[in-house]
Amino acid sequence: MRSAARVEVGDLEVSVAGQPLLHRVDLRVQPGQRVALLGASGSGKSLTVLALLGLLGPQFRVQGTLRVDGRELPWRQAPGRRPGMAAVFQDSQAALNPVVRLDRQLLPAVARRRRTGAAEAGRVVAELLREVGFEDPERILHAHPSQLSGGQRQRVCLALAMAASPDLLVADEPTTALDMISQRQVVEALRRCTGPGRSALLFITHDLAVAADLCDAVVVLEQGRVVEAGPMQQVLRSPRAAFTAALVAAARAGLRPAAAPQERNLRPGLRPVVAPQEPELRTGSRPVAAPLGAAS
Ligand SMILES: Nc1ncnc2c1ncn2[C@@H]1O[C@H](COP(=O)(O)OP(=O)(O)OP(=O)(O)O)[C@@H](O)[C@H]1O
Repeated sequence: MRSAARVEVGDLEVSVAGQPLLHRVDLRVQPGQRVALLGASGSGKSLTVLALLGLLGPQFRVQGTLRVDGRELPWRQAPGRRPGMAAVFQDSQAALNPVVRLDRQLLPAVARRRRTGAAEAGRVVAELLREVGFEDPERILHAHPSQLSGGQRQRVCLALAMAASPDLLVADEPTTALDMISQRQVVEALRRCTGPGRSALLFITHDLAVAADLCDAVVVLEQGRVVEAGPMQQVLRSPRAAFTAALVAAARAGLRPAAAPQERNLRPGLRPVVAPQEPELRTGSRPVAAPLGAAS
């Protein structure tokens, strides 16, 4: 597992047709660190991430520096993955072919990424699926993506992303479209896959409560500018930007009576997400009886 790269974005500026969209964005992710990139809709989170991943289209003008372990990388690169980085996005449906069984999608992809044969790829895929919370990987591998819930699909995408043993995993709003239970499962899977001694995480979200549950540092964007950056605890305690203060207040307002800060590492006053529980296996839009991950 590679886990030693420091990723630094300096003075990132992005514009399109002469219109500036990002203004001198600075971002640092240390090895094994989990950093939340937070901001309202349209604040520039996706543009930042796409620039980092080398995925911005030619219509965008990109300036600034990108360094991985002190080595400067170009903003644009030949098609393909940025070395040392992997990503999961909000739309897990688009990432997987809905009509092809998962084993036929995952095994070749993992064999390619690990440069290994079919038997070893099968072992690795099973291990990755367990790591993202599936107790019965075989059952998942024999399903089609359309039979899985959104949260399950997202965890499959995460397993695939982790097959490359990235230095940095970029997770662009992976929990946004999910219910609370699925959200919790994805967050737990991200927690298991990243952290000290493992891949670093850049977690893009507009949900401060989820970010606080998972990340130890935060960068807040507003209208294409970084308005706050620092350790999560410190920012929660004393936000400097009015926008961040409003986010903290909104997260605290979501507090439910049963909320208990002592539940794992939840920050004081921020709402917890509910206990994990496996959602059902679907056929088409109709749930079937046996939950995935249960013994078959
Ligand atoms: N191709 C484009 N042409 C012009 N403006 C764009 C383009 N893509 C993004 N923008 C603008 O850049 C700004 C930042 O967009 P971005 O998608 O990065 O925001 P975001 O924080 O990821 O929002 P969301 O949470 O809704 O995904 C927005 O004002 C958006 O309208």
